[in-house]
Amino acid sequence: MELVLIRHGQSEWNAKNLFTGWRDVPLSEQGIAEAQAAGRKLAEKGYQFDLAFTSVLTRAIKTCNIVLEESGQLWVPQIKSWRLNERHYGKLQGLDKKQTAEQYGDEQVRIWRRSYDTLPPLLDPQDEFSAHNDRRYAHLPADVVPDGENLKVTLERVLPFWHDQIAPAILSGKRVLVAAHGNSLRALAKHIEQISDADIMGLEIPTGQPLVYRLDDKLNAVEKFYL
Ligand SMILES: O=C(O)[C@@H](CO)OP(=O)(O)O
Repeated sequence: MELVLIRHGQSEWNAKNLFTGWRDVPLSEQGIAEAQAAGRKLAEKGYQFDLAFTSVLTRAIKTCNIVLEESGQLWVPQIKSWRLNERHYGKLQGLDKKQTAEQYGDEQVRIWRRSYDTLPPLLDPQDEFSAHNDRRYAHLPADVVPDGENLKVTLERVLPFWHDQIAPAILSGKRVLVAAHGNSLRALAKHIEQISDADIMGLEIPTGQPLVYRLDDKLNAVEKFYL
């Protein structure tokens, strides 16, 4: 069985080197081009999908739409879930990564960005950009809506979606595309590849490049490659 993951194309805040998290920012022109090229490449290689999953953030949804459109499959059903959102970066959201490193040190920023269980500074739930004040999460219990996440917490909210939605679709024979975010995909990769808490720190997922997993019947990765 195969599974195709793709991190959204470059966003405008990726281009400006800003922490993004749950802030809903658009794709940059480069990001749109990356998504278009990815869709064309998937079409050239004959990849067909029966179901697509994405987050509730514009950059991933647009990437999913563009990839499907460029491969002549915009009709494919899509399921959107907050559980595939990027890791919530708390108070760091909107801050310049370089300036943050100058203020707190490179090591602290490296830990905030890539450690498994260190939380970023938490966002005030009263903040205008808090997810508590965003209609798309209004259906969630207040204690489920994050004010900041690390990869461990991100994995804990991604995995139920994997077990309840994505894995059953794959096991039923559906060809699945997941268009999501750097850290929600790192969380999925950690699970699929059984990567250790220590080793996950070293995993990076580039924007806009289709990542293909060949899975065994237990949905463990037996092969992975970028198209
Ligand atoms: O800012 C973010 O939301 C993420 C992904 O763009 O950045 P990082 O790669 O530092 O986790």
